[in-house]
Amino acid sequence: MSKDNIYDTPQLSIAGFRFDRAVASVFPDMIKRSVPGYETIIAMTGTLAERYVQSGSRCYDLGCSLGASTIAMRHHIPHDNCQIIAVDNSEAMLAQCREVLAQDDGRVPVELLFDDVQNVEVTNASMAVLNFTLQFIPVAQRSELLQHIADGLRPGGVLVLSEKVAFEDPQHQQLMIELHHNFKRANGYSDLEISQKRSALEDVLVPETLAVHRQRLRDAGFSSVDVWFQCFNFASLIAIK
Ligand SMILES: C[S@@+](CC[C@H](N)C(=O)[O-])C[C@H]1O[C@@H](n2cnc3c(N)ncnc32)[C@H](O)[C@@H]1O
Ligand SMILES: O=C(O)C(=O)C[C@]1(C(=O)O)C=C[C@@H](O)C=C1
Repeated sequence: MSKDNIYDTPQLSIAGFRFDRAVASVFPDMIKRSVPGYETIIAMTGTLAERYVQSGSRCYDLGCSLGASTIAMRHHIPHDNCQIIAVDNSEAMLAQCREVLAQDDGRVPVELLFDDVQNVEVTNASMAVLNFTLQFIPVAQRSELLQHIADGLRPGGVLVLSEKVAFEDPQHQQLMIELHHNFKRANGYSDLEISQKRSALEDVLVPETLAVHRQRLRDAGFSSVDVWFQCFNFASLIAIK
């Protein structure tokens, strides 16, 4: 696995974060060292697939990157007549995802789509996954996307929504940011890397509070919504239709 050293030298001006070839080539290392609980969230995405995926239905991995959530679902779906649709709008990510999937021995068919998740038709679904993707969609477009997903899910279907989150209390917000940065430091990132990445993500990754996420999911028609995992400012919700 290639090491993420994208931000380890001083840059004169920091461009907005993009999922380009440089990021795709170090992505597993980057996300593991940047998101506390990432590996647990991916593993539990598989456990949730085992419980919620219905016979003859589709599963959607929206913003699939290199296919970690797809592979987790693929190995836990308890039926042989399901299909996974994995979508990403980064060509570099999808090219690598294709290679990763070629090495995977799961039997559930996977269709890879190069598209904006907002253009994808969601139908006959029993599981949809937005693992750290909604945070990159403009805030004004988030409700429409969730409504579309809710409409495409069968009754009893599930959405897993994992996000970097914000907090209303400024003191708690500051504490969570500092603890997250400590986590990154403990994983080998320097202060320069942390601060340059933070600038690159400014206005690109826009976190919202858990209260906003809960309300939006309820408004979209999910009947049961709550957090199942949180570590510092990273959380994952289960929303059941
Ligand atoms: C943090 S990564 C997701 C990680 C992945 N779900 C996982 O669990 O390993 C965010 C991904 O969403 C993709 N993405 C961001 N906005 C998108 C959009 N509007 N449509 C499709 N993909 C998008 C990015 O290209 C990137 O690969
Ligand atoms: O907040 C950070 O520093 C992050 O790196 C978070 C995050 C994410 O949550 O998606 C941002 C971009 C990369 O895709 C990997 C992780």
